[in-house]
Amino acid sequence: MTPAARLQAAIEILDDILDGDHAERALTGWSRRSRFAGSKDRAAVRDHVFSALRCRRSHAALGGASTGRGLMLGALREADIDPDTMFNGVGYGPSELNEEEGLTPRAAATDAEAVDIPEWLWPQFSASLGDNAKATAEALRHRAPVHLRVNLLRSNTEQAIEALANEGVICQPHAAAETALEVIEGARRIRNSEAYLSGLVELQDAASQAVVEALPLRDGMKVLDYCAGGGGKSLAMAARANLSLFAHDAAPRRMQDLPDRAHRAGADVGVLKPETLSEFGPYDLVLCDAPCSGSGSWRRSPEGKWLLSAEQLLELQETQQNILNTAADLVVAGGSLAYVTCSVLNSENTEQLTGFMAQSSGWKVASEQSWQVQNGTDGFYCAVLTRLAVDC
Ligand SMILES: C[S@@+](CC[C@H](N)C(=O)[O-])C[C@H]1O[C@@H](n2cnc3c(N)ncnc32)[C@H](O)[C@@H]1O
Repeated sequence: MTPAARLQAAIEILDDILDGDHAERALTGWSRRSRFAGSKDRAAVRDHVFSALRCRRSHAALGGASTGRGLMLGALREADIDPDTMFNGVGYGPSELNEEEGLTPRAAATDAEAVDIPEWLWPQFSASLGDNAKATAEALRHRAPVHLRVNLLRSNTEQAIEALANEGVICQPHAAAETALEVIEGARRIRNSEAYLSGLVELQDAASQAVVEALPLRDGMKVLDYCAGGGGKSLAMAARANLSLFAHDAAPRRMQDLPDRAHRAGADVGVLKPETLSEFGPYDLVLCDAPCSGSGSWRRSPEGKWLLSAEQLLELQETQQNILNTAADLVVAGGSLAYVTCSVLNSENTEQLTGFMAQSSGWKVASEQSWQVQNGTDGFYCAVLTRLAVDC
């Protein structure tokens, strides 16, 4: 496919997404219909689509319309590429610009539009991040780096780097966590590499790994991953200490791949049904990696940025409070409760901690940390609370 034909494919896929289709489904649908497209074409089209979704507001302003054409036109203008070199109807590319599209683009009307944050969220976003608000929003406009976690049950950093390099995946250690690697070259080879398939490494953001390093894990502890999802943090915990480890999720289906992933990683994780939680408890540590806005990982899932509403954010906060209250009851006296989100918003982070501490007795804050997107990881928050041995 020519570069212009890839652009036209992205325009059509974006139009489907703007009409309500899910990004992955729209991309898969196009791939199925486009047998002529090679792997490089598919990767390039995917990059166009995800980049447009990350910069949806600012590119629509630059392109004069919130349509596939408008977004891709805005992308070219931001990259200082003359649109006529692509929008010329040659080689299955987009048709020529009409008169309106050819007009000088308008400047962003607000700060939020310029940095691609929904208008309703900007006051809260900027209050949460203070002087870092624009840098964070700007970082969220760009593609996320690819990070791997070295599985200490199977390997160490040096061995993993060497094994990956032998398969064309070039990595370097990432400062955020002892186990974290940043992929410099060959990211598309990871999933088929022997190093990945044999469990030497897992795909996991460096801050997600750093969160697990911040947990007070020791050999012999009984640990519950209360919001386990696909089990990324369960597996990272299993590699840090010899634990009696259990995973739970309100949507058990999300944990369906966990037994296979655990087997590949050489980890032992018991998957629990909600009704058996207290039967296996109390636990020395309960990790609540709570459902949240995902604002710290909008580089990876840019659709979430535009789908989130004020009402949904309030609902999420209520769920977070309920999770904290329920999970707290499962912690043994002297044990720990860890509250984690991949959000950068105070309403989901510090304010949840303050709210919990104000209405609960017998807890003390052992640590509170956050990781910032502009420092090269996803945005994460982690508070670890200790249950005092005697309520006071
Ligand atoms: C941020 S994701 C977890 C990601 C996972 N820990 C990982 O590292 O891959 C949050 C999870 O919380 C689950 N969840 C939502 N509401 C819940 C609740 N009330 N109790 C327990 N889990 C819940 C969701 O199904 C989702 O899988």
